[in-house]
Amino acid sequence: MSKSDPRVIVALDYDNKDHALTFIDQLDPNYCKLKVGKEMFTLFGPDFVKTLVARGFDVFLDLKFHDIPNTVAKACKAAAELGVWMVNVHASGGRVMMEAARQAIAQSSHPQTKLIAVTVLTSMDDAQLADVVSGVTPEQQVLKLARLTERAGLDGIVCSAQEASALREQCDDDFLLVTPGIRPAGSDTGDQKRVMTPEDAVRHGVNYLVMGRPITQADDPLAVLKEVNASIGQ
Ligand SMILES: O=C(O)c1cc(=O)[nH]c(=O)n1[C@@H]1O[C@H](COP(=O)(O)O)[C@@H](O)[C@H]1O
Repeated sequence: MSKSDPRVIVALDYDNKDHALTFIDQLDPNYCKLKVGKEMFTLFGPDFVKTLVARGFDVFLDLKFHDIPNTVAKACKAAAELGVWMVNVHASGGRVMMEAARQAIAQSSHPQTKLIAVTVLTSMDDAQLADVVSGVTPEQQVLKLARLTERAGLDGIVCSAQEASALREQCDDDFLLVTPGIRPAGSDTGDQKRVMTPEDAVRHGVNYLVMGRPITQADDPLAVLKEVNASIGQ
């Protein structure tokens, strides 16, 4: 029997492996996917990722590669071969870099790993973006990088849910929109700037919702996860 395709990706930004595993022990791969980012990968390495894959979870290995094409291609191949569901690069690394990454995964021992590209980080607002690129709004920059990513043959992008409606008009239906910056109504936004609730994000056409602190720092993480799933009909 094939397992379900949960839309919530829990960002496991823990600095303690036991705390992370205690949380994961309460979960079922049908409730959520898991994201391992730079902190946990640096602390606990590929073995931690393999443990989660062995427990049946779809794992998004979020290392946001951004380097010359040859380096990124080799890194993406190594990441895919851990058996993960998804990996990512920065779209601003350019089309040649993204195509090299795509090709390297296709030739890896785990070619089904999805490859997406980060457009404009959800922690950036107009003023922060203006420090690095002038004359464009976050939405314009996201749309531009999404077009580049789609032409490079990737599976989708990381963006904020605030751009999802415009992206749904521009991109193919099967182009994946993966959105961090998801905050249930009333929860702390922290360093995230372009935020949206889970219900609104799904209504705007988002495929997968990345949620970290609102779940992992809750008194009862499992209860919050179940509430979010219920709110989006899962
Ligand atoms: O690629 C990502 O996952 C990502 C891209 C982005 O633009 N913004 C963003 O917050 N993220 C990640 O999504 C997670 C969000 O966590 P919370 O802000 O705690 O919900 C973090 O692990 C970030 O590294």
